Amino acid sequence: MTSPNRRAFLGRSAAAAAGWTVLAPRSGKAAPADRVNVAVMGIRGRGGGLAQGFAGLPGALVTHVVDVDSNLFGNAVEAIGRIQDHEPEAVTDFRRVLDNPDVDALVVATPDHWHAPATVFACQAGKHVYVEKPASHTLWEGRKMVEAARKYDRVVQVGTQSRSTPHYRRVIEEVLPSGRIGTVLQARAWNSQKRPDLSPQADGPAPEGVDYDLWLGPAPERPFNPNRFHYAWHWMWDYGTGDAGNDGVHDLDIARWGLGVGMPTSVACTASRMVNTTWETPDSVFASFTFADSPAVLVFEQRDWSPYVEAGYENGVIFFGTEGRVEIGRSGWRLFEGNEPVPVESEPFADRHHFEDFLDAIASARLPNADIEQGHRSAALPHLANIAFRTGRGCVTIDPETEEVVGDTEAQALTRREYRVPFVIPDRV
Ligand SMILES: NC(=O)C1=CN([C@@H]2O[C@H](COP(=O)(O)OP(=O)(O)OC[C@H]3O[C@@H](n4cnc5c(N)ncnc54)[C@H](OP(=O)(O)O)[C@@H]3O)[C@@H](O)[C@H]2O)C=CC1
Ligand SMILES: O=C1CO[C@H](CO)[C@@H](O)[C@@H]1O
Repeated sequence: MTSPNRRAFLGRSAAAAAGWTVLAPRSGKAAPADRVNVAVMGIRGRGGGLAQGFAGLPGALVTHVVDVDSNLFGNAVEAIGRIQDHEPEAVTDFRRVLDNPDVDALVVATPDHWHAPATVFACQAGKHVYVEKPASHTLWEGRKMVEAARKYDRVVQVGTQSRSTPHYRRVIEEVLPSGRIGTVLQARAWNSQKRPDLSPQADGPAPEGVDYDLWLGPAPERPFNPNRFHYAWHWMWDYGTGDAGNDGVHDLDIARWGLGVGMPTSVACTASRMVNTTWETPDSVFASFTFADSPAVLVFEQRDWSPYVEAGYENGVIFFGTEGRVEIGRSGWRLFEGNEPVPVESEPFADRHHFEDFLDAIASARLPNADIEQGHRSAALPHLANIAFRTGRGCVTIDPETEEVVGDTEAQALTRREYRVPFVIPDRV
């Protein structure tokens, strides 16, 4: 990130040259030159919230909503129009917004198998990207995302919003480095949910109004089945990464951030389908990770059959130091010196900080709080635990420099996927 020239960084000169309409400023919105025009891709679940969040910020205008399901457009356009006093255009194929020089940034809230192709293609088209977690669907494509961000000098923020949340920043940037709990030697992250199993469903036609071919995108062609569609896709390897890659990656990212470590060197994983037997992905994961740059160990537990509360949080992290510990979750944090609790203060969790950080990173041509390099490394943790499960090895060793599995061709093969033409990420982005 080098360019201090905001207009050049946004690429608006190209817009003017091409004769595209630059939208007039709306009430409460910054002037066009100081505003980021955003297209949101995938608006059913998380994308709806992201679109409304960006629409509510003075520094952004949601110019497009993009979804393969045209049934979603009416309500989304109206809701966003009410928030920002400007109705976005609805588009089925995201490649149309990549062709539009008026669009500065793409927000990707699709299923995981689309994250990397959409991000790489968007960077190639000169767009900044906010991509939901997990950053990638495979280890290899995460590295391609980093390469694309750097080559095209684009801001790529991953949707691990804790990275912009004040109490997480305070603990990880001030409390842990201060030595108040001594040397941190272990982080234990957990994520517990009650997730329903699926009842078997026959293949059949995709719902009216859905472009199923575009939904599949880079994934293998196969008949439509409801158990591989809305939200259920999380538990199918062609599209999802299991709950470790879904909700668990938030806690894994916080743990890795707090330990200050990079790519892991080994992963030991015991995982299984204990209750949700129709899933392809595990509903129970116990994994431990070691790193080349620290003696500290990261331990992770995922349970999808009961929302247990531990240390006050369903999902959380404990940093264990030689002289105390910190327990942290979305609702707050606790500090213990030895075993003595020390009073601390916290602010409520809000996604807004992360959206604002993305806009500010674009404005000031700097790396965002959850830069794609960090998102890629954190996504590597569930990917490698999943590989240990899928191969039945229980343990995988990684070269942190090459990011390849050592001495195991079957495990290495699972670090990347075949892309269905034309949704192919090239070796050289
Ligand atoms: N950071 C956070 O706190 C959260 C992050 N997430 C992340 O957000 C992402 C989306 O999750 P979620 O909203 O629950 O999933 P959903 O399945 O509910 O929504 C995904 C949306 O993307 C659409 N879609 C699929 N392919 C395309 C495409 N090629 N172009 C445009 N739209 C497409 C889907 O279409 P259709 O309507 O036909 O299914 C759907 O509308 C996931 O990666 C998830 O991990 C989710 C929740 C919270
Ligand atoms: O990131 C996320 C936050 O919480 C949701 C509900 O458990 C998850 O599914 C989601 O992906």
